[in-house]
Amino acid sequence: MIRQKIVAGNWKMNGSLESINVLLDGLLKMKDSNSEVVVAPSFPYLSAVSNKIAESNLVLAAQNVSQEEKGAYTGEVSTSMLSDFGVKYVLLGHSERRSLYAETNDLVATKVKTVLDSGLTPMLCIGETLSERESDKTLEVCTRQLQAVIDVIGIESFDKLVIAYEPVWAIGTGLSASSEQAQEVHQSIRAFLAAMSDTVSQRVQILYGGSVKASTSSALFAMPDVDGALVGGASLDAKEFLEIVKAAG
Ligand SMILES: O=C(CO)COP(=O)(O)O
Repeated sequence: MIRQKIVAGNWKMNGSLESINVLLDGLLKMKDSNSEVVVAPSFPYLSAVSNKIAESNLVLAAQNVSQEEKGAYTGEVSTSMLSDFGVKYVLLGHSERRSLYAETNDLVATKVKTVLDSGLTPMLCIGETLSERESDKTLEVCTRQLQAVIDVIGIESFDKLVIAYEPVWAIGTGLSASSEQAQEVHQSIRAFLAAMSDTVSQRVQILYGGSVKASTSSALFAMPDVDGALVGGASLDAKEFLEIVKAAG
């Protein structure tokens, strides 16, 4: 099955109105691409970015969302608010949210359901820490994180989301997983899903994230089970990010 590649930039808590405008001016020079190219700014910039990319092929993502629909939840943002700004994807379960904001597998699963129910598409991040990898628990951790979501939404819906495999030890460290390491985990994730649904396992897009750079992205994208990248630091540089988009084809 041919799966469209996705190259997504997670800007995290970076940028200013000024720097984001410069970044977008660079990104809007993008040549036509067969890949879907996504940017995920912080909440306050969604409106400005949404307006600026309206006539382009760029697609908007949010970095988080509330599991609640509306009400007395100070500081939270709902799926319908994101929809108002043309958001398509919502990052969920990012390791920074799991480790710094205590988001559990159960909470992540609830958020995935809320996002799917609202018609948006979750980008579900999973991945092991260095000590988990060193004790051979990579697959166990990833499948536990996936299973928590499957238990809530069911396997039939699992191709309505995008998986991002982001080994924690590779995030922001400059120490990317090799393309072979990424492929090995992506293939195992697909095999895990195939045991429940062959169709879902073939359809679901699995992105790799963790210190992705232009220089290593061609090798990464050549891997049969790597359907794109979720890029942090390198997505803040238009030239570097567009090189990654180019490598994706
Ligand atoms: O966390 C990431 C994307 O969500 C990856 O970040 P880096 O590309 O900066 O390692």
